[in-house]
Amino acid sequence: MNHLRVTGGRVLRPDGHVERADVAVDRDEGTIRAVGSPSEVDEAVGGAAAETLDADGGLVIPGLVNAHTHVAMTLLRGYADDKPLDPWLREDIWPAEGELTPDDVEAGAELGALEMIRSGTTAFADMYFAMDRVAEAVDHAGLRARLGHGVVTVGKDDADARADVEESLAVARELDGAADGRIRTAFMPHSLTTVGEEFLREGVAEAREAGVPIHLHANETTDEVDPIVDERGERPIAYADDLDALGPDDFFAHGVHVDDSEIDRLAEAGTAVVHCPASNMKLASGMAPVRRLREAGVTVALGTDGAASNNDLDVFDEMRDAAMLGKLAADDASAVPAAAVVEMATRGGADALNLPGGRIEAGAAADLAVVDLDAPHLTPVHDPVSHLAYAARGSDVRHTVCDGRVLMRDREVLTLDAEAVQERAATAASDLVERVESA
Ligand SMILES: CSC[C@H]1O[C@@H](n2cnc3c(O)ncnc32)[C@H](O)[C@@H]1O
Ligand SMILES: [Zn+2]
Repeated sequence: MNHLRVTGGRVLRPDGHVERADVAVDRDEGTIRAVGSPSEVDEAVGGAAAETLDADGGLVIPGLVNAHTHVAMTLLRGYADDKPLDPWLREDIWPAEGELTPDDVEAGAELGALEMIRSGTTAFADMYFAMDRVAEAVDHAGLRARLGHGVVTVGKDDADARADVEESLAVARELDGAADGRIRTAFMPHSLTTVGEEFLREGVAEAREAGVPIHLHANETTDEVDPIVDERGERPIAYADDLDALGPDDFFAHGVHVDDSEIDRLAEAGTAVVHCPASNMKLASGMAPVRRLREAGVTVALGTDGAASNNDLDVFDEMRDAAMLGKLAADDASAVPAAAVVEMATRGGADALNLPGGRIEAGAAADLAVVDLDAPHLTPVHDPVSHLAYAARGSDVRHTVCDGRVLMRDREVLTLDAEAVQERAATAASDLVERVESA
C-alpha cells in the first residue's frame, strides 16, 4: 500500500475526544486506513514503508470546510467596506464584478485556494462566475469543492435570464466529478429576490430532474425578507419550499432572519444552513439563531462568504466568531460552545455540502490538518477543543492533506507557487480597479 503516516500527534476523534494516535492514510484510495497507537497502525498497514508527516506537539483535525464563499472575491478584499449588503453590492461590488475576466477569476481563485490550504481548509462551496476557471484552480491546488455558477436575473430580459439559468445547469452537469472526483456541483440561484420566480421554478425543476443540489443565499437581511413577506404573504423558507428548493441535499447560506416556523421547516426538510458570522457582522445583516437551528436538528456549517465581506478565508476566525456571536444572540454564554463550532467547521460542513471528509476515522476521506499547539497564544493546553474554537488561528496550521495528498508540509504549500499566485492576483486586482475606474 502506498501510504502516508501522520505520527506523534494528538487526534481529534469524531466523538470530540482527543487522544494520542498515529493516522495511516491510503494515498491510492485517498482514505484513512487506520487511527491508533503506532503498533496498531503498523499492524493495519502491514509494515509498508510510508511517507511521514510529523505531528509531534500538534493536533490532527479533520480538514476544515468553508461551506459558503465566492473564492475569486479575494481580488476585491478591502475594495469596499463599511456598507450594508444592498448598497455594497449595487454601488461597489457588482460594478467591479462586471469588469472581471475569466483570467481574473482564476487568479483570485488560486489566491483563495492558497489562503485556504495555509489555514487548514480542505473543502469549500463556491458560487461565482467563470466556474471552469475556479475548477482549474481547485484542481491545481488539490482541494475539494462544490461549485456552481451564480444566477442573477434582476435587470435582465427574459432571454438573458434564461441563459443564466441554463449556464448554471450546464456548469453543474459539466464540472461534476472533475479533478478526479474532488469537484461536485450545484445549481446556484443567487437568492430568492435576485432571481425571478419563473426562472427559479424552471431552474429548480431541471436541477431536481438531474439530481443536482441547490445552494442559494437565504434570509440574509430584513431588506430581503420583508419584500417576500409583503408580496407573497409567506416567509422565504416557505417560498423556497413552494419552489421545491428545500431538499435534504440543499444548503442555504446565512439563515439570519429565520423564525421558528422556518427553522422547523428547514429541520424537517433536512436542508442545511451555512452560518457566515463575520460577513453578517461586517454588513450588519444580523445574528443567526445558531443555537435554535442546532437544537431543532438543522445541520449548521460555517462559511466565510467572500473575502470582500470578511475579509479573509480563515475558518478558525469563523469558529471563534460563531461561538461569540451565538452567545450574544442568545444572551447566554453557554449557547454555542467550543465543541459545537468545531463540529460545524468539520463534520457539519462536509455533511452540508454532501462531500467526503469531516472525520478522522478509518474509512473516511483523508482530508486533515495538523495544528501546531506549540505557540505562546496556545500555551498551556487545558483543552485542545477550546483552543481550536477560541485561540488558534489559520497560521497555526503546520500541514494540510486533502484526498490523501499533502498540500502543505511544514507551512510550505506544495501544490501552488505562493509567490507567483500572490503576484498574479495583485496585478489582476490593480488592473481590474483601473478598468472599473475608467468604465
Ligand atoms: C452571482 S455570483 C455570487 C454573487 O454573490 C455576491 N455576494 C457576495 N457576498 C454576498 C452576500 O453576503 N450576500 C449576497 N450576495 C453576495 C457576489 O458579489 C456575487 O455577485
Ligand atoms: Zn455569499
